[in-house]
Amino acid sequence: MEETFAMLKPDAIERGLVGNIISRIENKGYKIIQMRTSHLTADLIKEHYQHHLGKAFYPKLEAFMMRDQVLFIHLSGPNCIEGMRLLAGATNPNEALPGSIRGDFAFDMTENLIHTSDSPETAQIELRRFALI
Ligand SMILES: Nc1ncnc2c1ncn2[C@@H]1O[C@H](COP(=O)(O)OP(=O)(O)OP(=O)(O)O)[C@@H](O)[C@H]1O
Repeated sequence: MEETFAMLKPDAIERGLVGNIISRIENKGYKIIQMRTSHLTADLIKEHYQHHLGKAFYPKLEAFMMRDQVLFIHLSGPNCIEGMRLLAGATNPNEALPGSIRGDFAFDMTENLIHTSDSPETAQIELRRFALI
């Protein structure tokens, strides 16, 4: 069974969308293995978003990710890596389709509610990075 990592970002917590998003994950049929809230450090954000380091929007992204708690989710299900990317919707919420989490609830490029791993290798790295395995 495939496993993946998801993280609900500070805007999901602040806007009270945690229950709604978790319901979507469960309604799809995926199984929650573990969840934990945490406050991200600047170092962890740097590691997680190393592909964006140095870009103009990085300071805004870092401040956003440290603004409030995040929720780590370890989950499993058939084809759940691709399935979670589809549930989340496009990175730019203005291009995310209605029915997806970002398409239904977000319009800001930075504050887009959820992160999900994009490959089996990344899922394992991220589950370890955030101490879920
Ligand atoms: N041009 C941008 N302006 C502002 N924020 C951005 C921009 N591009 C990406 N981000 C932020 O950085 C995060 C990571 O970007 P990435 O390109 O890895 O997209 P993603 O894989 O859809 O998102 P995530 O990694 O959060 O799942 C985005 O989710 C968003 O919060």
